[in-house]
Amino acid sequence: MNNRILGGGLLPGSAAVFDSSVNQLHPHFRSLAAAPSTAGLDPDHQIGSLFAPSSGTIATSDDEDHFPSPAGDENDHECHSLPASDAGGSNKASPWQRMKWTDEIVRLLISVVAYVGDHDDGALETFDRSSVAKWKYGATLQKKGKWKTVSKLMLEKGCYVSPQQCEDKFNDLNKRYKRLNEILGRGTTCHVVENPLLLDSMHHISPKSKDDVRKILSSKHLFYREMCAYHKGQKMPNSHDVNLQICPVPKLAPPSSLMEDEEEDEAEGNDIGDHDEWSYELGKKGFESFRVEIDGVLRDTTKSPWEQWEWFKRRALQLEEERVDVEAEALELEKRHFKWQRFRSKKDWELERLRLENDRLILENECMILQVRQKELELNIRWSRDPLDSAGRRMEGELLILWIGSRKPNLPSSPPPPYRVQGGRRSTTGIRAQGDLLSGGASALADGAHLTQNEAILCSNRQQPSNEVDSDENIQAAEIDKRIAQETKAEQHIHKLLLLGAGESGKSTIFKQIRLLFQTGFDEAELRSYTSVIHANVYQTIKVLYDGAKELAENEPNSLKYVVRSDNKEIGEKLSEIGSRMNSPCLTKEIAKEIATLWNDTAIQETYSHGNILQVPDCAQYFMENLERFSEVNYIPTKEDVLHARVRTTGVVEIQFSPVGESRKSGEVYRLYDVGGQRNERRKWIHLFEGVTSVIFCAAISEYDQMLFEDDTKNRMMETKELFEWVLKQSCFEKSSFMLFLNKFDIFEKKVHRVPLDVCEWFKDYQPMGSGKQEVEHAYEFVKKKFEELYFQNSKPDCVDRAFKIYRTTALDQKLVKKTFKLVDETLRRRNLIEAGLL
Ligand SMILES: Nc1nc2c(ncn2[C@@H]2O[C@H](COP(=O)(O)OP(=O)(O)OP(=O)(O)O)[C@@H](O)[C@H]2O)c(=O)[nH]1
Ligand SMILES: [Mg+2]
Repeated sequence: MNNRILGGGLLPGSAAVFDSSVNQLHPHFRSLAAAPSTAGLDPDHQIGSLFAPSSGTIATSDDEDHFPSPAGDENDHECHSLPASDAGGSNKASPWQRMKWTDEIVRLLISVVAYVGDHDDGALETFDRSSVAKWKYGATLQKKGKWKTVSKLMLEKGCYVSPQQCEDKFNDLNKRYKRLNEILGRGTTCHVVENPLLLDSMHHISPKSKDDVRKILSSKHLFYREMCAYHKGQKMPNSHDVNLQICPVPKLAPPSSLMEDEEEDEAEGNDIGDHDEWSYELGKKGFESFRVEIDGVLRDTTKSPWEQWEWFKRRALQLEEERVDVEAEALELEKRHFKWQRFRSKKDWELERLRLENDRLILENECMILQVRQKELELNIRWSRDPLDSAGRRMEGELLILWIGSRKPNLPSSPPPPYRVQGGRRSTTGIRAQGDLLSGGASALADGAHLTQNEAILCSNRQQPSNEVDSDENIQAAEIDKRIAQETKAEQHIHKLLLLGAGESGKSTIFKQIRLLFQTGFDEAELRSYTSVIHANVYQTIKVLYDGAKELAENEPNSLKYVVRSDNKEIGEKLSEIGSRMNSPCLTKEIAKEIATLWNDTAIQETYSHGNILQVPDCAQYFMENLERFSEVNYIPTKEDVLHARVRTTGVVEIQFSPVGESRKSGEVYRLYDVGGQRNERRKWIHLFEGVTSVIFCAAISEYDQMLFEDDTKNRMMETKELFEWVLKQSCFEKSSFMLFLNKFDIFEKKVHRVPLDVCEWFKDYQPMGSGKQEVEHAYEFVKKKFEELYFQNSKPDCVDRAFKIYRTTALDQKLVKKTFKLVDETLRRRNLIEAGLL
């Protein structure tokens, strides 16, 4: 082993390192350096003597690939020794000789750099060390000083390398080390260094990066383990220099790096912890050696008292310098502490900002929810005000029930006003009662809607802050609940009757009869409001017949009989056009005459006899027979006219009545609900299914040969059958009585003579019997039996004892309807008594 190179001892005159620069080194190194000196020598001279060339230096370069040197000046990869002739430094050429970077020298370099750390030894030479301010002179000077010190120490170990060479070489090593860690990660790199073949199995690393790694691994001077030890502040592996084996002076990271590299900060944080322990140990050792050193000097008989005094003086100065160093270090730590605090407060501020941003998003979200709620309320209110859409048609919408969530609106507790068909009025239960409208736009029902108190409150709530709205809503809700409870109690005795059935089965006609029979009936204004409805019915009837005749004339084999007389065709076209208008004109005498002329056309009469395949209204005959009266200038519809008028029901209409009389004391009180029976209206029924005393199911038995208005491929009787089955299966009606009205018997009794029952699929097994009245009775009983069977087939065993009655009805026949309702009333009262255990 080459002692000179490996620092087995100091070079001659090395005691002169007992100069100020070396004194900035770690105490251990100082003790190493503080060998017996040749006192009184000129320090400069001594330093100069240190640069004396070593006979053992090698002037060859063997370094291979490297990272570019930032300076690019001196021989980057070779050590140089100082030529003897230039020892005095007079030669302007490079004072360093070329020297090979052997493994030992590189290890020594790493050990020395680790040992020196980032101390600003060289730089401190340039200014007053006691000045803390100057300590902050700058990173460059600090760096320069560091490399000077490293160079000097290398020199003392027999390696003549310039500060720049040391810096470049070390930077090369450091860059390789960092690049490897960057690509492979700290934990993995050491394994790959040990076994480079591992790299092949690392599929997550790109081929280019793998190439880089291989290149670095193949470099002669990687010294990964040593660099690891350097970075971790551990003992230098393979270092035989006991003085350099110990941990390096803790590094003080450049302040600028503090916030740039948090990982470094963390590492440094750990270093600091280790360093405290380490410096305590070193401090103890240093103190011991210092005492030994003092004892040695005092006991040294070769030293004169003056020399001893000089020694103490110098030592005092050293200690002073050390103190300044420590103070500087403390200040640096303080600085880092402030920086850390600044960093932390910045992060705190960022967190606060994020928190505020989060709060803002929550508020925005709440705001959007409130806006949606507001729109919802606006829509509800608009809907309640105007059930007609912009085209003037009634919207086929939901029930006009103004519920807020599950709450009922403000409900009047006083007895309800009598129901009036004209105008959609709020009923006692808050359901907006809608009169019927023709699609032709007899919009007599659009009344100026009055907002309930509740709605008004809802409107005004829009201007209030949300918490006020909430509390108002809560008060309102409580009030509503209270009223509902009161009303429920007050209405316990009221029986709920539900009119159900397919379209045109006669529900509304029954409903009208109830008004006529058990209420005040229609006043003049209401009767007048039916004028436009009846006129529209007339136009529609003649249009259906004329258009039907044309169609039959085109498609039927015996088509001539459907061909309208040529002089009636113009009238027919005109009336057909009027009939298709949304707003048909008032029926004048002139038009009525034309209609009568067309009606009497044999082709139209022939078509009327085939009305079952067209959608000819049941009351066509009635309308045509009363044309003259309808067209009078002061025409006021009669009760019969109103009963015959056809208006498709949309929504729900209700009425409260007592069959015996208007006094509640004289009989049961019923609340009757009429609904739309066409397919698109049925989805609204479900809202009314709760607490129904009795379902009155209307089935138009005359319709067994007709097709649905909504679907001309579906037989009306089959539709009724399926609908009745569905209603029977509803669990809500398990306890409800069923009153089946086999309606339109007047049409049925005429039809059965002409049209056999078995045209309907359901009645396929009908066997006609007798003639005249007997035939009718037989047919009726057959139909009735069919419905009975259907009832029992679709009632659960525990429901079969619910009241079920079948009534033969003609809704236009007032006496019959009255009689029927008395029977219904009796049945239901009896049922009540049975349920109450009184019968
Ligand atoms: N001849 C005759 N016509 C009836 C009878 N019952 C109802 N009508 C007529 O049949 C047509 C339809 O009757 P509506 O009471 O409107 O039928 P609806 O069941 O209310 O129909 P939707 O409202 O569509 O469900 C009207 O023109 C009534 O005059 C009846 O027993 N005999
Ligand atoms: Mg109706």
